[in-house]
Amino acid sequence: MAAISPLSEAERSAALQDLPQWTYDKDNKGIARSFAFGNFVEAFGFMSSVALLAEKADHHPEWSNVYNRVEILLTTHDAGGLSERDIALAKQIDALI
Ligand SMILES: C[C@H](O)[C@H](O)[C@H]1CNC2=NC(N)=NC(=O)C2=N1
Repeated sequence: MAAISPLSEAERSAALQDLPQWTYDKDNKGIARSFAFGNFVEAFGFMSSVALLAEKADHHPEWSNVYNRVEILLTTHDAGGLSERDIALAKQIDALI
């Protein structure tokens, strides 16, 4: 996919207004959110849904799973930081919950 510019600080603040559960991770230049489910099967089902969204968007999360918890970090390597693609995927992920 073609290169894309990272969001400015002002654009980031504006975008995060719509994503109150996500926090900007300065070190990783991305946005992060933790999810907790009732058990592993629910967590993994959620991850499967996210994986389908990610593949469709050709935009993939950095994530980890421990039993019922899923940690997601969204950043755009092609932009060297946070981009509109991360914001769009975060909104799609939130819509699953
Ligand atoms: C070649 C391929 O389209 C790119 O590597 C895509 C794939 N998935 C991606 N995912 C994320 N999170 N950031 C990217 O820059 C990115 N780039």
